[in-house]
Amino acid sequence: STLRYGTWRKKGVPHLTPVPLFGNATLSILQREALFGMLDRVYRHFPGQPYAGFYAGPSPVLLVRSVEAVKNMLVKDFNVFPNHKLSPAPQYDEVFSKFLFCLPGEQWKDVRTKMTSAFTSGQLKAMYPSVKAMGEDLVRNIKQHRDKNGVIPVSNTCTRYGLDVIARCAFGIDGGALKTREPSPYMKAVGEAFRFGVSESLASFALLFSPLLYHVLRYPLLKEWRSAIIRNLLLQTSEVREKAPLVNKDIFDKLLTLKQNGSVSYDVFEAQVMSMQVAGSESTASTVMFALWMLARHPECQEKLRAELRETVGNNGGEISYETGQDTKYLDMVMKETLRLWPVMPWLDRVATQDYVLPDSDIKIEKGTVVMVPVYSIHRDPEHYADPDKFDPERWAPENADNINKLAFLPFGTGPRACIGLRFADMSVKSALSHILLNFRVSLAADSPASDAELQICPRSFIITIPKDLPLSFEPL
Ligand code: HEM
Repeated sequence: STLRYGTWRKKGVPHLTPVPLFGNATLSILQREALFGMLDRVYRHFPGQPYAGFYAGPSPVLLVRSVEAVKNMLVKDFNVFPNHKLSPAPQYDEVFSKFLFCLPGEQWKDVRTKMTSAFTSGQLKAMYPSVKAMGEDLVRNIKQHRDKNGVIPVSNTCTRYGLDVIARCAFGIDGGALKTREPSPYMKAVGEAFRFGVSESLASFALLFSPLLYHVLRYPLLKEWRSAIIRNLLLQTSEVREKAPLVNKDIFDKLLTLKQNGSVSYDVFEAQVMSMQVAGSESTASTVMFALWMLARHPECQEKLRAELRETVGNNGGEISYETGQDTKYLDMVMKETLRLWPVMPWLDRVATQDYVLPDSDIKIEKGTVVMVPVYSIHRDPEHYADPDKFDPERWAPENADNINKLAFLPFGTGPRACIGLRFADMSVKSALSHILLNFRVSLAADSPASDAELQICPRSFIITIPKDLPLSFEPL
């Protein structure tokens, strides 16, 4: 396999020198360095280059450095790169392979087109009362569970919020995670079904970078017994819902309608309900958590945001509404700045479905080549953002935002395969922040990490997660 280590040299692509077997990914393969950390090292090594090559184990991987190249591959030449490489073979991973994220080509297009109707403005507004109720549960949960110093483990609390929102809107049930201190049955089921342990992490690595190892391992990312836990829950919910007339009031109803009118098979319906949980819950939770941490570290930004929220909500008879999230400009700036510094999904992947000549070059990459977009690194590149490690929501103010290249901001990906839940996520993150900030002043606790460098990141996880909880102090207002 090390024969392929000549690939980037022969093609004239700037690249890192690999070591046998591990390529440039030794620490990631040993689960000592997060994948985005490895991509960041390659990114920083080749300033000014549109592309850089590296080897993940035996595989040559192309890192897309310039935003023009990102646009070419993810938008303009989407037909060459329509699929994620992180897409398992149906015979090894029956349910997971049907997740929207994993479906290839025409199958993906068909399901994506049908599912889009679950995310229209009308749908979002119809779901807002449920999301708002979860915001109120969140406030109650924090009030009840503050310790004697007012401290809350924020990651756990936000995880419960993410779970309840997705349970209610996409799964059609009350997740009950914010209502108790103990893990609720839904929370337990999801925790067991979608656990991402050492084996899953290695299997994903193989899936992304070593087809040979993947076929040897044949390790499903969602084992049959795990998906069965969720399937059983889902059968109960569908039964209850199917007895009542469907009113299309949430994502679950929309999916059930697609199943009932024969637009999608039962398998595809079931996989999409599960996929909403996997894609939507922890991503929403982490974004709320990171926003709270940044606002605790920047009290002046927090006060400014609270003042704006009070004004917007005051003009609405004291009620937080769907429009609060749309009308509070500074809230939008804070959310963007949080997602810039902490893009939960810190890289994007695609695979070439045919040979492709890199634009403005004579370099040809072969069908099957994995390309990766280092979102985290682009977001923290001084070429795109002045003083990039600084939390500065003002850079998103209308008078400044024109200076930012839209393609240098990719927390939800871009092109036809961008996040389908973007606006739902926007609504639920903003609703959580509005509820919290109108009820509490949030500050760093004695043992909170106080800088980026102090935050431990989980090296095993593909998204940005933290291995220890993040304590923050909540003072009721
Ligand atoms: C702040 C929260 C979220 C972030 C940062 C996020 C980020 C992303 C990213 C980066 C992608 C890949 C895009 C690409 O490759 O170009 C993605 C895909 C996806 N996301 Fe999200 N997401 C969030 C919330 C949600 C929510 C709430 C849902 C559902 C309710 C959701 C459902 C999905 C699905 C189904 C896909 C696959 C889309 C496809 O392949 O067509 N996401 N998300």
